Amino acid sequence: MLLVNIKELCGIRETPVFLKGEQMGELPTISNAYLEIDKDTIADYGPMNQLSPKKWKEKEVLDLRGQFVLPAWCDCHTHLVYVGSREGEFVDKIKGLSYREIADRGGGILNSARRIEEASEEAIFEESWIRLEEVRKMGTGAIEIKSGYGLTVEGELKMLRVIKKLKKKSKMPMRVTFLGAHAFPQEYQYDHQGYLDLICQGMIPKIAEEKLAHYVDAFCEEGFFSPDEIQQILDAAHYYGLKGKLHANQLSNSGGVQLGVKNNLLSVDHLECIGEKEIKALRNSKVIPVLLPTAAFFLQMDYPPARTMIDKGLGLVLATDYNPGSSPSGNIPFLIALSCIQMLMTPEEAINAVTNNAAFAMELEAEVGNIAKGKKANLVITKPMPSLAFLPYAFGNNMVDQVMIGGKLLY
Ligand SMILES: N=CN[C@@H](CCC(=O)O)C(=O)O
Ligand SMILES: [Zn+2]
Repeated sequence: MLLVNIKELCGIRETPVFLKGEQMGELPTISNAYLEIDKDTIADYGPMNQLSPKKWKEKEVLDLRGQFVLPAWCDCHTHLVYVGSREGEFVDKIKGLSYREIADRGGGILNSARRIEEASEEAIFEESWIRLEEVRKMGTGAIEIKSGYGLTVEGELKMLRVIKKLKKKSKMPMRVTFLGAHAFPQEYQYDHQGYLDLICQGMIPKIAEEKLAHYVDAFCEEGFFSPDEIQQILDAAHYYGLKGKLHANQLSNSGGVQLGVKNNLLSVDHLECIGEKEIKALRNSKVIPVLLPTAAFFLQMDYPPARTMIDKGLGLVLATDYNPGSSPSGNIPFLIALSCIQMLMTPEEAINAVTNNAAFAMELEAEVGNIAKGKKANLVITKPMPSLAFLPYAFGNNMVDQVMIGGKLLY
């Protein structure tokens, strides 16, 4: 297939590097461009005046006058596998209850865990497949999905098997994360060590043996898992060759960032509650900061200090955190708009944060995240727009016209 007369081909990088500080504002583009696709791969690209007439004849041609082409979004933090919805808690929040108060009443994560326990693997798959298709239509072309609503050996394995099936059926590059340490189940509220032992001795070895996950995650937060408790889990994960990542500093300055840096984790995610000390610790490390501002939006919390972090030289990733409790949406165009409007990121910074940099947070940078020869033809094709900034400017409007996954137009 040959895409021609592309108004702007954005995010061209033959050799991807994780973008930091000022680099985050650079989005290499070619105006009036063509892009050639061979099977599922980007074969060539360049300005229209360098397109050989021979190619016009050989290929199926798609004329994209006025339209932008970008790498498909990479969503590196989702809890897309769940059952049912929690709009009752949403209304409780409107009436004044906090996320933590809802959790303390047995709502929140434990509410979703009860539903996973009752549902069959098939039913969980059906619901989750609908959500995966929904985000794909909005431009997501690579995704990470977590377990974490099972909270028993059987429940967590059930979730991970569903993710495996989603991976098989979809053509999307996918990363799988085990999040057994999402909340303490009711029966372990007063026996934390019992549940930690179950995770470290009952879950992680099985998951590693069956190769059901790439990463191990934990919710580091007061009332959830403490840094000392999580250290046991990270040690077990390390023993079994699984990399770690963390839900860190979401509701309080819980020590998550320091724990992540100490263990040289792949990423620390959320970061609503960080200060100078945490920014400095991240700057002196290779740990990737992942911000999830739609969760702050939904929970009416202060946003992470994205502008300060970039200005201090950090590289950022943005992800949707798609989950039933704190971010029931996997809409990346909205995430981009929110990040520009509320965290003062420029459109280029936000787009780099959900493409190039997000691919690094899933260790998929060799495959997706940029326009480059040999990379997967996973693309977002916008509707005609006057400029790239129109995408976040026209927030709430669907500016995604078509999505290509593995060289196939699916929308
Ligand atoms: N913070 C912990 N986990 C999710 C919320 C999960 C839920 O409420 O179901 C998050 O990333 O926001
Ligand atoms: Zn999350």
